[in-house]
Formats: sequence, C-alpha cells, structure tokens
Amino acid sequence: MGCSGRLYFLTLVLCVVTELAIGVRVVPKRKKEAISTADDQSTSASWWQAGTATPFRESSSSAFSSTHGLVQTHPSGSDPFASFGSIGSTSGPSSNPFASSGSGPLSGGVRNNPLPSLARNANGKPSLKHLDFTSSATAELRRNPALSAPDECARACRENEPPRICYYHFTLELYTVLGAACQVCTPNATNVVWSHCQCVLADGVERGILTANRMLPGPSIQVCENDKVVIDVENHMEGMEVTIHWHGIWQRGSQYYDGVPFVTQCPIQQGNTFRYQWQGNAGTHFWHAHTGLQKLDGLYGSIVVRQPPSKDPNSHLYDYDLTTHVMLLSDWLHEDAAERYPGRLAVNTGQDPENVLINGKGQFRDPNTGFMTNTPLEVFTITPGRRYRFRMINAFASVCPAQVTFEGHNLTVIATDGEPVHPVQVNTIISFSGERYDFVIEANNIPGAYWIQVRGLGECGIKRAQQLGILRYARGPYQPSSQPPTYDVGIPQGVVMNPLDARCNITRNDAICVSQLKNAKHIDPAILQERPDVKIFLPFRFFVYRPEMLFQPNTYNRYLVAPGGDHVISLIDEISYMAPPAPLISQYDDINPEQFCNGDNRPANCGQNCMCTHKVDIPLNAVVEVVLVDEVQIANLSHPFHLHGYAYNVIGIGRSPDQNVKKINLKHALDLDRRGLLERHLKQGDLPPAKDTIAVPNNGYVIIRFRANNPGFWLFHCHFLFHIVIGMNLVLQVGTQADLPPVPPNFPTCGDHLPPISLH
Ligand SMILES: CC(=O)NCCc1ccc(O)c(O)c1
Repeated sequence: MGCSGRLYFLTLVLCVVTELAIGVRVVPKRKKEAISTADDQSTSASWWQAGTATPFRESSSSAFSSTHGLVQTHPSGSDPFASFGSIGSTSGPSSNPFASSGSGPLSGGVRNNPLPSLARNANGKPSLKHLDFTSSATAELRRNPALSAPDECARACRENEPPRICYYHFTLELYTVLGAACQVCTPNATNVVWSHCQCVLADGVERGILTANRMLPGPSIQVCENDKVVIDVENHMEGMEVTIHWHGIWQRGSQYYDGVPFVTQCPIQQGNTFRYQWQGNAGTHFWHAHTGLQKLDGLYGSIVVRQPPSKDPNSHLYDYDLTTHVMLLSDWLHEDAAERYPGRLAVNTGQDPENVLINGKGQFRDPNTGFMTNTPLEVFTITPGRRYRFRMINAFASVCPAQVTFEGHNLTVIATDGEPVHPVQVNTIISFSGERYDFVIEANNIPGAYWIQVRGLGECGIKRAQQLGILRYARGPYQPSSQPPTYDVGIPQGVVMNPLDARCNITRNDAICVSQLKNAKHIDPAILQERPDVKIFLPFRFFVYRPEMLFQPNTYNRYLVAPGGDHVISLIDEISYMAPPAPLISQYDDINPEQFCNGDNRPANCGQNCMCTHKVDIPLNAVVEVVLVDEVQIANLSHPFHLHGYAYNVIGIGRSPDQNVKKINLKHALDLDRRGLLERHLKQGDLPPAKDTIAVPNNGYVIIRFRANNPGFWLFHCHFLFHIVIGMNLVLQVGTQADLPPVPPNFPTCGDHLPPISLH
C-alpha cells in the first residue's frame, strides 16, 4: 500500500501501521476474571458489560471455548479437534436442531428417529391442533419426511449422493442484546447453523436489535450444490415489513425469490410467512434483509453452498472446509440504524459504526471510560499441520472497508464472491460490503493462539473501530502470548489483497488488485471479444440539496445527512431510484409506464433530483459491458456495486492515466474509452475473475462484463445501506416477461389503493 496523499485517512493509518507495526505499545491491561464457573455466569448478567472491565475467561468450558462442527472435504479422516462426529460419513451421527428428544446439539439424534409423527385428520393432512407455538419451526419438518434439517444439510458433499431438500424456518423478531435469555444460557460456538441458546451477546453493549431465530448472525444456510433450499420467513417484527435477499445466489428459474422489495416481490407483512425456494450456485454467499435499514440491526447470516472436492479446482489446497470456519464480518451500532437516518447534525452524526463484529461476537472499549466489555471473542480452532478453508463474508452496511489480518499466518485466496480463482498468497485482505473472500490457512506456526484483527478503514478510522478474534491451535492455550494488536499498531500487513489505491495496471509486490486475480473457471470466449453487444456507462454521484430547496413547504423529498452535514440523495446516470408501488416481476401491468426512466428516457421536467424507477432493458443473451464511473470523488469513499442474478467478469479497475485530469467524470471516461485508455484485460490468458460485488475506486472506474443469460429484473446497486435508501440503484431487465417462469400460484400482491372518492 502506497503512502500517497489522496486517501488521507486511510493512507495515514496504513502508513503508520506499516512502519510502526513492530513497535510495542502499552495497552490497557485486562484485570483477572473473578468469575470462573458456569453457574456464576448465569447469575451475573453483567460480567461482560462495559464498566466491569473483566478479562477473558480461560476455562475451556466457557463460551470462550473452541468451536465445533465439521465438513470434511478431503478423505484424510476427520479432524479430531474440530468435530463432534464426522457428518461426512453416512453412518456418523448428525445433530438435529429439531430433535424433540431433549438432546443438546452435541449428543446427536438422527432426524428420522426422534421426531414424533403427527396425528392426521380424515383427509390425511396433519392435524394442526397439535402444533404449539414453539413447534412452528418444526412443523413442516415433521409433516414432510422428504425435508432435511439444517444440521443434516451442513455436510461434506459427495459426487453420487442424492440431493436433499434443506428446510429452514426463520422467525424474525424485535429482540435484545443481553436480554434475560443470557441468565439462562451462554451461547457457545456451536450455534453456527442453529442455536439452542437465545442469549445474544454481540459486543456486550445492551441494545434492541432484529434477529432471525434469536441469533446473531442469524442461522447459517450450509448445503451442497444440488440441494434445494426452502426457507420459510415468518415475520413477527412489530410494524415492519421485510424481504430477504440471498446475496450471490443467481435464482435461475426462481427469479421471483430474489428478495428485492417491489422488484421481485411484495414485502412480507407482519404476521405473514413467505416461503423462498431456490437451488444454490456453489460458493460462499450470505443472506440479509433488503428492506429499509434492517440489515444493520442484525438481519443477516451466512450461506455456504459446497461442492464435492472433485468439482473445486482448489480443493487440493485444503484439508478441511468446516461449518464453523465461516467468518462473517459486520459493523455494529449501539442504537437502531434508524437513529442515523436521515441523519443528525449534533450528536451521533454520520452513519459510521461504533464497532465491528466477527460472527456476531466481539468486545467494546468505551472511549469515554476506557473500560472494555468482556464478551467472548470468536475463536477458530485448527490442528497443527492441517490446511483450512476459511470463508469470509463482508456483511458491513456502512462505507467502511474492512481489513482482515491473521497474526503469524499467510492467507491463500482461492475464491471471491463464490467463484474460484488461481490461488494467490497475501497477508491481509481489504474487503467491502457485500464481498466474500475464501482463503486457506495452514496451521504451520508454533502451536499456540494468534490474534485475528479486523479493522474498519475509511470513515471507521475516526472511531478507530476494530475487532479481534483468535486463531487457536487445538490443545494449545486460549490466550495469545502477544499483546493484542491495536488500531494504530496492527499486525504487519505485508501483501494486501484489494488495495484502495487503484494502482492496478502494474504488477507490484505489495498488493494484488481484484482485476489481477485469475479466474479458475472456464470463461465464455464471447466475454473477451473486443466489442460487447451492449455497452453502458453508469456514472454515479450525490446530489447535494440546499436546505431552502429541501424543506420547501408541502414537499417531502428524501435525503441523507452525510458526515459533514450535507443533505444528499444518490444519483446513477443522474437518476435517483424510486421503487415502484408494485413488484415488476409479478404485477408489471399494474405499474404506470411513466414510472420508468433511464438515461435515454428522462421524464419531462425531471430536475437535478430526478426520481423514478431507473430501468435499463437488456436483450437476453447479449454480452453486456458496464463502465462504472465514480463522480462522487470523495477521497476515502469507494462504492461497492452489487449485481443480482449474476457473477460478472471484472475486466478492469483504474483511474485516469491523464495526469492533468484531477477528477474523473462521465465525459472524461468516454474520452478515455475513445482513446483506448481504459484498462481492459481481454487478452487470451487474462482470465478476468468473476464476482458479484466490486468496489469502484474513488475518482476511478471499474469495467465489468457478463453474458445476460439469466432473464429477470435484477437490481444493480451500491451495497452501502444508506446509499441504497437514497436511490443508488437501478434495475437491469434482462429479456422480457415471456422469458421468465410465471410466479407461483397465489403469489402475494400489493399496490396503491386509490378508489374513486365516494361518500357511500
Ligand atoms: C458533496 C457530496 O457528495 N457529499 C456527500 C458526502 C457523503 C455522502 C454519503 C456518505 O456515506 C459519505 O460518507 C459521504
């Protein structure tokens, strides 16, 4: 990472890190923990709270202990230290979260045994009177023996095994961090796929949150490639509607289950259950709410779609691909996200988070008192000599990039956004909201415990938001011997995956750009043809309102109070996206055609703050090129763009080569393109990687291509949450309605209700 002047905050931070990394800094010392037994913990609900300044607990029976769960990909036997039974073997026990035998998750219980069969009524249907509230999550599994439970689906994948139908039930609720559930149990690390403990600790700071099944993150969906996934989303959030998007799942043939409100479905009303069904493309993905700001309040979880090792070009590089070695990063507030929208002028301004969580875990240092909460950190356990696949998911909502570093261990990146790449070795990975990076860690250091550091960059540098986790060798100590890395004195960063400086046109020994990764899968040769069938330039920026314009009587335009106080909306190609009143996919004819717009069809009198349903039509099977141009040009702010329904090839990333041009814009990008000066990797052997989310470097551009062979209405948008809600989206309509499967019978409808005014 260079130390040039542009990225002021970040550059400052990274330069400090690079140069002072070896120096030792005094950190506040953690006092010895007084409470040691499990009983004591359950009666003291406050031992982890800020102000008590208690340290790590070291008992192996504590919440701090190692993690379990095994998906073995290589036939070298099960990892004795990371498993509670080889669920890769057909005869091995599987733990069924729905087992009604009262057994805990560790004691097994195979599903076709303990579930009582239901009484059936005269027409053969199960009698519903036997279902109580608590069994709502199990009812479908009991009723339908063809379904597999979450823990049965989280398994090693074999070539000739019949696919399963994996059933999940998400109950969405308003919930609490550090609620009274924490007097009943302490969550342990086995709750990846399902949890029997309803205590949510987060970073040890009490707040109201939104949860799926009272877990943070919500349940992990882990299946094999040809499995069918069924998720019943039961919405019990008071006064809230919701949709869930399955980020990275292409939804071929199930386009109407993509989870975008008013594009692919009506939002799920409070009290309603909506059944999503899809088959997943392989890779590391995640799910999250796509409505409002709910994602930032806790509605997210991981998705892993595994393959038999023979189908993964990188499977020879790792021995284990464990259910528990998913690493979901999220940013965290100590208040509802809505407190930051539209935004404030005096207290808690801007949208930057207070903290970062790793798999929903972490500690918080109160900047006013210096006290640290004592909640458990995430621990990943490894066995000496073995190689582990980690699946990292950036589920941030804010604009902060996240930098992940493992003390004493290299990271071999083998996939991004679910798609395999030729392996590259790095020391640290910078990722943006929506991105995933899979990497291999070899347990080749001295057996011990090592720090994992996740640092929020960009705006997160202001509060110096970071989180720690622990990489622990089995049978070794729980506590690293080194001082915990601080924000300013971090783990030496070495080679950076995804540098923020956009210097991607040269080979360098300090960084690897995403556009320099090489795809490990076959690339459609048409993608690499010189001229795409369709070429779209999409500049994006903010429009800054003058308060006199925004607060005109009887006008109610939406806005965000950005850090610094500007009142802004987002524009892509000079349009701020507004959702239509009914879903495009299911009620197209209910929508007034005048609602739609794009750069070539702007509504008459649409001013500087043009708001309409931005839709660009693309012929089915066309080779499409999109050039994203950052006209925001705020140093530090690089917008990650996510396309639903596809993985696109990243053809180029860069900034203007023209030294005289200080700021890029559409006009200049068009000019560069005409002169052949936009970076495009189209040569034989360039192998541009496939991704579904890519950050456009500030004051730079990104070029992506894809073959539009998945018909549908696909949202394309900046993945920052607060930018979505102020319009940084558009819809790509690929093909026509006739190319799409019809929506299932009785698909919910919605829309305006504006009957003639009548007095009767
Ligand atoms: C002049 C201008 O474009 N101001 C917008 C600044 C802004 C907007 C949104 C953010 O998230 C952010 O970090 C910064």
